[in-house]
Amino acid sequence: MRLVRIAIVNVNTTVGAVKSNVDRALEFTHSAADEGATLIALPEQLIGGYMQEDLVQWRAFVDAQRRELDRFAYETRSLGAASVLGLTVARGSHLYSVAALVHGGKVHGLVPKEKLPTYGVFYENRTLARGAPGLYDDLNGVPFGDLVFDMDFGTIGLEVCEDIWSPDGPMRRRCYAGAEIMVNVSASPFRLGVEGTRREIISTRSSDNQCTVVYAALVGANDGLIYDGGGYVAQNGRMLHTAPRYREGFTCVTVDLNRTRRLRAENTTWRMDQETFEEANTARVRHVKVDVPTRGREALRYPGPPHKSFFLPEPSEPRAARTDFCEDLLDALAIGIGDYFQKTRAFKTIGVALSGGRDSLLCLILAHRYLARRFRDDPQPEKRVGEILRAFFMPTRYSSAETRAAAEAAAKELGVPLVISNIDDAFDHELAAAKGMLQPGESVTQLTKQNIQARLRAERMWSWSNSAAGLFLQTSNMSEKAVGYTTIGGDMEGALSVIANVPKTVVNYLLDYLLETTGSEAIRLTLKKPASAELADDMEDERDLMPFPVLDACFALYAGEKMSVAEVVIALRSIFPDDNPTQLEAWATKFGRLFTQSIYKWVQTPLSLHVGNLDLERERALQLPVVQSTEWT
Ligand SMILES: Nc1ncnc2c1ncn2[C@@H]1O[C@H](COP(=O)(O)OP(=O)(O)OC[C@H]2O[C@@H]([n+]3cccc(C(=O)O)c3)[C@H](O)[C@@H]2O)[C@@H](O)[C@H]1O
Ligand SMILES: Nc1ncnc2c1ncn2[C@@H]1O[C@H](COP(=O)(O)OP(=O)(O)OP(=O)(O)O)[C@@H](O)[C@H]1O
Ligand SMILES: NC(=O)CC[C@H](N)C(=O)O
Repeated sequence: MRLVRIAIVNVNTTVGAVKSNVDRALEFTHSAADEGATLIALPEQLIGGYMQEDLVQWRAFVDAQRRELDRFAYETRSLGAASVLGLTVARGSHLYSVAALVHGGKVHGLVPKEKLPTYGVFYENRTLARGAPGLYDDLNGVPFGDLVFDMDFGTIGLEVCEDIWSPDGPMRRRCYAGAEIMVNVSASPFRLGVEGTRREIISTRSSDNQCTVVYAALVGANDGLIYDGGGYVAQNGRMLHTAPRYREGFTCVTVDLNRTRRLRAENTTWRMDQETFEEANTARVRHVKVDVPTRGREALRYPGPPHKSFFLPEPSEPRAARTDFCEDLLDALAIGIGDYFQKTRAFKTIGVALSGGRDSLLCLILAHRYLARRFRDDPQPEKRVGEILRAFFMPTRYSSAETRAAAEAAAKELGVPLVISNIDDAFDHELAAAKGMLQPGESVTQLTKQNIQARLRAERMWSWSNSAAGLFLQTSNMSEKAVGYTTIGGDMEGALSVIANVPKTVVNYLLDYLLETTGSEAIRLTLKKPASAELADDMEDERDLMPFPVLDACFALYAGEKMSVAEVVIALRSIFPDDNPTQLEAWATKFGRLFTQSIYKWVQTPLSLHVGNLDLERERALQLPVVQSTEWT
């Protein structure tokens, strides 16, 4: 038996907050050591926060991270445990994202990230240099490069996040060089379905390399990226431990490293692969001897199966896929709002223009979810929520009694003050002013009349925000964003877009789920009426556009799968066999036209929360020219 206790620490960092990030990390690291941890894994870019993007061009920022690493080492000098954490370091003109091994008051080595993600939301190749097989240097007395560390309990290798997403990452090389534990420091943004992918990758890598993988993830949101945290320990392909997501703190698990060694000895395929690899590769991984002992391992207890059987499966109650999907997405979006609100430190209140429709209701519920959790332990949680969250109903002659009732019910149920601010007089005034700007023969269009209402609401919200230090939440969903069904300077306005990456069919799905699980009267009233902008008499979104399931399918096929409109038509006919084929073709054609014509709109939307790979954001997702012709189609 060779027992080690591994701790996974999740920290909610803020980019640039080098001191506070390290302070938070120190608190959890000390507590984990108190619980007997031998090896403590913290996230990628723990010290400077993630993503640092072009901020790393400020050398003072990079230097501050290095100083804070030394402080971390000093403050943990008397713990009997080694820690692994991420930061950016400079080496001449080059910058690297590294995992550092710290133990006994000393930094024993810096291991640079080799796989730099430069796709989707990531741009790491732009600013960072890569580690490479066999790379070795001495950075002011600290080994830097392709290293493994010989500890008193065994050999460990380090790597950084994306390194594990490649079957050809450094893990294989370092395991063949003797590493039994591979610690991956990670900052992995949430997107739908990613949790399952992570588990599969981690189990697979630990099986491929016959090692114990320790994966520690960043938690919290920075800008529009949401990190769901958690972590895993997988031994030789078997998942041993899953840390809870969406919370700061730490969890520990004890592992018998002799099991890793035994399974390697038994696995002839792994051993033969190792021999072949060593023959074919000349680059050598360096061993760094860490001659500071760890403490407390003799007191560790054998990690037997909690249900006391080596043969029977663990009793478990898996959540339904629908519950998992909805709760995960609701949690991610609530953290996105909450961390933006708290970390920017620019706001005292949060406000939603509440129409009695689906989108604004979901945004209000999400802001409420964040606040209700934040004040969970407060003696008067409802009072605290009501002090921060505000809703505004701004009716015109086109607003219905039903939507007003729905808005009032939502505010009442959630304990949110609702202000009713009529914009009808302002509408008349603005309409007259708009008419006054025209030449003889010109007239105000129907669309202008609609847009004036949306713009008056936005203006009122900004005025409120100026006076109440309010975070004005923008409520458009991704489907309407894709086809430009929003008004510039109107409902496109806001400081943070909450559901801009959520398709309308998913908005409806979440509300159906919440109705079922909470029995909310406000949701029931809201869903009773078909989605409508209520900017003119008898408007219905799906009549103006097309049914949302078809719109979302067009979006996924055209913008996601990169199909031409002709291919989209073929795919739609197989997905919706009961619909009229000519009608489907008309919708696909309309979608293609609206999508291309609306790019100019979404490039000017506010910062938004990112929860899926298919998103309409030029910086983080889809980089499309605004000026483009469709001659190629
Ligand atoms: N390629 C281009 N590059 C740069 N700018 C361009 C442009 N094409 C038009 N523009 C500018 O954009 C203006 C048109 O955009 P915009 O003013 O937004 O107005 P527009 O797109 O014409 O109308 C807004 C649409 O959104 C719908 N809407 C609005 C509000 C709420 C909801 C709801 O669902 O609740 C729906 C409304 O029913 C209407 O169909 C043009 O007047 C022009 O100034
Ligand atoms: N009467 C209103 N009072 C306050 N805000 C409004 C009003 N009408 C529209 N808005 C704002 O404009 C946004 C855009 O309207 P939109 O119709 O797209 O969304 P919704 O009404 O929330 O949902 P749905 O489209 O499902 O009806 C709303 O989410 C809301 O923030
Ligand atoms: N920070 C990273 O390297 C993250 C990349 C990785 N593909 C992930 O999403 O988890």
